[in-house]
Amino acid sequence: MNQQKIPATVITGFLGAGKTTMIRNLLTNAGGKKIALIINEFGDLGVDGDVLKGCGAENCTEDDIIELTNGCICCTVADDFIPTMTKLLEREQRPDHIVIETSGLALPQPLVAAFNWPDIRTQVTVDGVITVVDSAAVAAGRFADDHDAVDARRAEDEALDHESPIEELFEDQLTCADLIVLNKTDLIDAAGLIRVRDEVASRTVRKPVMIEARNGEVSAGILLGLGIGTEDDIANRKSRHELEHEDGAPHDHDEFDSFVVELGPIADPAGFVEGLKGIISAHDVLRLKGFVDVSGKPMRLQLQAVGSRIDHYFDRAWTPSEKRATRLVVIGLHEMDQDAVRAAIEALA
Ligand SMILES: Nc1nc2c(ncn2[C@@H]2O[C@H](COP(=O)(O)OP(=O)(O)OP(=O)(O)O)[C@@H](O)[C@H]2O)c(=O)[nH]1
Repeated sequence: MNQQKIPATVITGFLGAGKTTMIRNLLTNAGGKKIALIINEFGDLGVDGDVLKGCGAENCTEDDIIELTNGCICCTVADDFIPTMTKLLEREQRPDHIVIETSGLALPQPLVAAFNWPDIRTQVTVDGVITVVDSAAVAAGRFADDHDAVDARRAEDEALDHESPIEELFEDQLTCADLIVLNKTDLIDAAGLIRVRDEVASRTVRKPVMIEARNGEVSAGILLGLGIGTEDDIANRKSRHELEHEDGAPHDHDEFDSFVVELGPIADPAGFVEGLKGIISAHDVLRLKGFVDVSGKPMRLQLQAVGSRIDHYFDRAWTPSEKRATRLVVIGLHEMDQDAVRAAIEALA
């Protein structure tokens, strides 16, 4: 019997845009659909996987959540993604829908192109690529280069790439989108939202549909059911790297680095968070997230920093079997002085 292709939705977007938050909402409102989740994260801590495994959705149990932690999914398509999908498709009970969260630094194009692999193409189709945007970060100009500075640098060195790696990646993730979700609209006013809409629209020639959201609250009916078949159109959504390297030269993520800081219990979480804010802005840390062991508290403190905006909340009790520890993943540009950042964070403990 010719089985119906399983729809797959790719959820992408820059570091901290709200991908995991949106997926957590989706899992708890998926209308009974059996969902398989593939999560790819930059950095060696697996925070997103831990958060999503904790959301207890019946239609997406721990067995249905697969973490790809060997680097950005765009670089590990052949070694990681394809074998994972092949195994998933061999399962007796096939999912109704597959949701793939790329890392915040991944290019979605190579991942979507992988759906044209023969073993996958006959069984799965890309229902749509959804790019989540941190509207507050766009409104604050985080993705727009200081073009005067770039022009000045470029005047000295013609070979200079005219865009920062962050700006280029931001554009590539928008170029690949079938739907753009302007998230975090609670953090900007109406005038800011207009500026964000204009800025995002100016970054992609394709002008995909743009919707607004807070905390990734978008109905499953919108997110799952775009019915695009994006794998058939991926040749028209080339990334900047593909356009500049028609020879197919591989891309890399050398512009970004991450490392994990492990500490003991923290007695004063509020003071710790304040101290982190200073370190983040002094060293231009792009993203910092993880879990804090607060002295004397049975609950684990989840800490999420996007730029210097830090959220922290007790998310669940430590389990008897797990080792209590404070473990944070720090992500920044390659120029970030990792030793200085690590020492500064350790000094807060
Ligand atoms: N104020 C506000 N915060 C949000 C919203 N959506 C997400 N957040 C917060 O932003 C932080 C990052 O959210 P995540 O969902 O982890 O972002 P992500 O895109 O999965 O992050 P990476 O996987 O690291 O790229 C968390 O503290 C969220 O609670 C929103 O709409 N408004």
